[in-house]
Amino acid sequence: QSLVPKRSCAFEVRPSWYHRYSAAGLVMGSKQLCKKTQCCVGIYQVIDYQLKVNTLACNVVKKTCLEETCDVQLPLKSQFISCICRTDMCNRNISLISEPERPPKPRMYAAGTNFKAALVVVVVVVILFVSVFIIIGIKWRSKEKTNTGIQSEDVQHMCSCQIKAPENQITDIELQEVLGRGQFATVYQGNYGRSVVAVKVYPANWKHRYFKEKEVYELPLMKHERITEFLGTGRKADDGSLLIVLQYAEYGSLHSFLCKHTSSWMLSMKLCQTLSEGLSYLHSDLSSNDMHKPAVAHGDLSSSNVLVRADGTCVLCDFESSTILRSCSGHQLWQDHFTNMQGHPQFCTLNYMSPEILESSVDLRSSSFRLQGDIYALGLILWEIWMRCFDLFKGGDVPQHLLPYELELEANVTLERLIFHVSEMNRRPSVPENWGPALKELLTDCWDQDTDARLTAPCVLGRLMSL
Ligand SMILES: Nc1ncnc2c1ncn2[C@@H]1O[C@H](COP(=O)(O)OP(=O)(O)OP(=O)(O)O)[C@@H](O)[C@H]1O
Repeated sequence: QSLVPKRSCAFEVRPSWYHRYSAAGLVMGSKQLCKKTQCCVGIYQVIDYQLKVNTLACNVVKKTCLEETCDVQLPLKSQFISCICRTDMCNRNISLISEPERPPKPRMYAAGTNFKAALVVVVVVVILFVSVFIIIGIKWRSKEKTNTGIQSEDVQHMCSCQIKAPENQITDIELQEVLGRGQFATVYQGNYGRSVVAVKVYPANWKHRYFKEKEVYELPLMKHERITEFLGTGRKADDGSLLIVLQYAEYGSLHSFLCKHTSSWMLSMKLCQTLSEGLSYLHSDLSSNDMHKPAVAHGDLSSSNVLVRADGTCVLCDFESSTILRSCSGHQLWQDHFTNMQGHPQFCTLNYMSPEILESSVDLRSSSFRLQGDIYALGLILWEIWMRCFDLFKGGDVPQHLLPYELELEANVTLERLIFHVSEMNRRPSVPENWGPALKELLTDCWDQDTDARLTAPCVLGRLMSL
């Protein structure tokens, strides 16, 4: 018998989701006694700054909950917000945090409150003292190093991920036809010397996007055969647009490749493996020859952000939404590139957004959810590739290429419909029966609702190799 005390959560779900949430524990009217979790979940919809209950129940996804109460930020516009908390009925008592100031949480004052307040003051004072000592210590040590011949710039460079490759300024480039247009930039085919290149042109008013992408390409050890090669940067003389010059991928995006071509099992596997190799490398944190490449989460992985080269290999591109998971001198410095107030990536392709990011139910300080979000998207892209493999549709027609969920939710999927379908109903693209258990299992292990159950990129690669 389990020794874990049971958690009581407020219970209120729509009839169509009753089955899923009621399976998480005994329901008694508007209360639920959780079976396997210590966490309650609360999902609310914000309509005209008013909160409307969407789902209150025991948390069915295996996740740790650190917060005792359900504190959420009020989003600017109509959106879903959610919290996971760990005290009895905490999902019913939601407290709003309005930016930029966090109002004091409503508390039940009881005996001992004064003592607690005094304790907090003591702890704060101690922390302040310790911080001052640490700062003095660091200053003293860096002074000592300067005295012993190490310059202050060297001290900065000891944090190896700050070392940048020397910048290659490209001037003599000729732009030709448009290869693709994104939300911020236009990608042209171009000539650079005698090579054909791709040139991503950012209007001057999107320079912050340009700098984000450039920063990722310029990380040490980013040169890899599965990542689009970065050749340099430039600026257009006439209007000041900013240029990122890249290796040209002959087949363009994987999305356009799949729209135009079906493929054999061997070619499909080559696409899948090289894509997983690229992601595995991007996610890796590695050091070599005094250089350090931090792990990078792509943040907007989709078949439009994977390119196909003439030899049928995939390379990753478009790092505007990426997060560099820096770890210098033992400190974790997350370079948070993409979240708005609710943690929804602002400019990502909706269809590939994982359930936890759709629901905003993840801890934004955690790096792992960003990597796990990429794995969810990877699963969807593997499915897209196999859906165009004629060897997997023997004796039948290969379906036209569709984006994930395009069949179920039509072309212009909205955030609300996607949350309902992917997160609430836990639906995924359908996998044909004749594909067999190994492919199905691999996809399921990539797009699992439970983020911790998802594979890592090297594991996906290992599974693909064993197929
Ligand atoms: N190196 C390349 N070689 C060939 N085609 C490319 C290359 N880079 C980009 N493209 C084409 O341009 C399209 C847009 O590229 P990219 O995703 O980098 O631009 P973006 O403005 O960041 O778009 P998004 O709106 O997806 O963020 C790609 O989908 C692809 O079709």
